[in-house]
Amino acid sequence: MFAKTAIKAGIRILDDELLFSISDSTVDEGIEARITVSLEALPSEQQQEFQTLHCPDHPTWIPLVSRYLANCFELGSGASGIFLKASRINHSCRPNAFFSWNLLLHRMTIHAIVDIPAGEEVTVSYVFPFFALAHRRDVFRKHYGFECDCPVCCLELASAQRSDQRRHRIETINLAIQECDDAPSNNDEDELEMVLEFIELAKDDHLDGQFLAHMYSRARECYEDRGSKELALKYAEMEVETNMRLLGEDNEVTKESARDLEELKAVVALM
Ligand SMILES: C[S@@+](CC[C@H](N)C(=O)[O-])C[C@H]1O[C@@H](n2cnc3c(N)ncnc32)[C@H](O)[C@@H]1O
Repeated sequence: MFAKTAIKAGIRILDDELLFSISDSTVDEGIEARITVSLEALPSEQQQEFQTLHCPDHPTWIPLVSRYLANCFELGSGASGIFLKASRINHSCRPNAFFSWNLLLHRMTIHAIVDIPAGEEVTVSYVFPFFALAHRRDVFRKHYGFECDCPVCCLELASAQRSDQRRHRIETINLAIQECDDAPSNNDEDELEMVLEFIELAKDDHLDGQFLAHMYSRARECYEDRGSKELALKYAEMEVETNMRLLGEDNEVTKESARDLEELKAVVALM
């Protein structure tokens, strides 16, 4: 999918209708049956439209499963679904667009992360974009059946290594941050330091996505816990800006972060 005209960051490029979904996307013996039941519930014209989607040659999956897995989007709580337009968008390890399932609209939205010039390909990331190269390659081979040829994967060696080092570090920090959730006794200061380093590294690598809004939210919470309300406010504002740009103001996540921001502003105003 290519931009016909220039697209500003934050513009909703697509607002796509769900063709069909399955509630359990586990890749197990039952997945073929789950896809078949949902697909066969559609009128035959729509079933044929599904058959026009890309179907990679996968060594173990039958074409129905392979086509479904190569084109489905996660909808949350283990569910996934097919969208005829969004499923045409290719992957990039430094995407210029972001997809999100909007629960309120019951539609898949695609927003421009950055300004996209006319003629440029619109890309999304099929995985957390901060995954290091080996991790990304593994997911692409196993789950999508392709070798990525995006600009990041085609960088000359020195730049590719710099980018990969940053992403390795981000992945390590991300795991350590998750451990903070499992072991709440961990030092709050360590968590804040890790969150801030994550944000810096992602920015250095020109990575954007909802994971960044999530990190802004964590930074806000850490600063609130320390009583640094003004710094908490700064990160709350960055969280809302990111959600607005990536998800739109009609997304429940954006609305919730905007409510939190207003509450924090009221607290800071009383200080
Ligand atoms: C959801 S489809 C994307 C649309 C597809 N290119 C089409 O023409 O319908 C996913 C498939 O597109 C191809 N693809 C997407 N991004 C790619 C990338 N960065 N490098 C190589 N192939 C890619 C792969 O064959 C992958 O299985």
